[in-house]
Amino acid sequence: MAGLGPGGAAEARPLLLKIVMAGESCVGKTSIVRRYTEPGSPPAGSPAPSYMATIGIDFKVKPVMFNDRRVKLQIWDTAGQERFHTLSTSYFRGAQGFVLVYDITNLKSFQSITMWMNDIYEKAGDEVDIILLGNKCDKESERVVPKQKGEKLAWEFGMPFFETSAKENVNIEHAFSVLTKEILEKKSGVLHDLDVVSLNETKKRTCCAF
Ligand SMILES: Nc1nc2c(ncn2[C@@H]2O[C@H](COP(=O)(O)OP(=O)(O)OP(=O)(O)O)[C@@H](O)[C@H]2O)c(=O)[nH]1
Repeated sequence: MAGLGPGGAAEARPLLLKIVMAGESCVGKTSIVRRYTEPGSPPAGSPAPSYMATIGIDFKVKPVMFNDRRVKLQIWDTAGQERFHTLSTSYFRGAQGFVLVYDITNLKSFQSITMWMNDIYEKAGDEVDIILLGNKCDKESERVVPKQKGEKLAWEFGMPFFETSAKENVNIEHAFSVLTKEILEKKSGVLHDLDVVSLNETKKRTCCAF
C-alpha cells in the first residue's frame, strides 16, 4: 500500500522504479538488459559476437508483478567506455537501484567495481540498493576472477551477488527480482506512482573498435 488515496484509485497504477546498469565497457550490460526485457532476442555472445559499444544512454521498461502490485522497472543502460563516463554517471541521480556488472574473464572490470561504487554513492547517495553481477559465467575456461572474490567484495559492500550469463540465461531474472524486492521493501510507502515515462534521448550504437 504505497501512497494510496481514498478508494485506492492509485492502486491501479504501476509503481515506477529507476534502475541503472553500471560497469566497464564490454562486461555485458546491454546483453543482460536485452535478455531480461526481450527474452526472444538472440542470446549474447553467439554465434559470432558482433559487439557494438553503447553510445549515450537508453532505457527499457519491464513490467513485473510484485506482491500483487504492478511495478514498472525503468532500466537505464549506460555506456561503459571511459569517454562516456561523465554522461553515464549523470544518469545515476534519482535511481533507486543499480545493477553493477563485471566480467569474470576480465580482471580490470572487477578491479574497477570499487570506483563504480564510489560513483554511485557520490551521484545517487548511499541509500540506494545495488546488486553485483559477475557476468559471462558460461566462459569458465577463461575465468580470471574466482567466484569467492566476487562474493567477498559484495559482502564488504553489503550487497547481493550473483554470477550470471546473459548468453545462457543464468540468474538474470533472479538478479532483477532480488533487486526489485530489496528496493520495494526498503522504499515501501514512499515511491511515486507512474504517470508518464518520456524518452527524450536515444541510444545510438557503433562498433567497439570505433
Ligand atoms: N559468452 C558470453 N558473452 C557475453 C555475455 N554477455 C555479453 N556477452 C558478449 O560480450 C560483448 C559485450 O556485451 P555488451 O552487452 O555489449 O557489453 P556492455 O557492457 O553493454 O558494453 P558497453 O556498451 O561498451 O558498455 C558482446 O560481444 C556480447 O555478445 C555472456 O553472458 N556470455
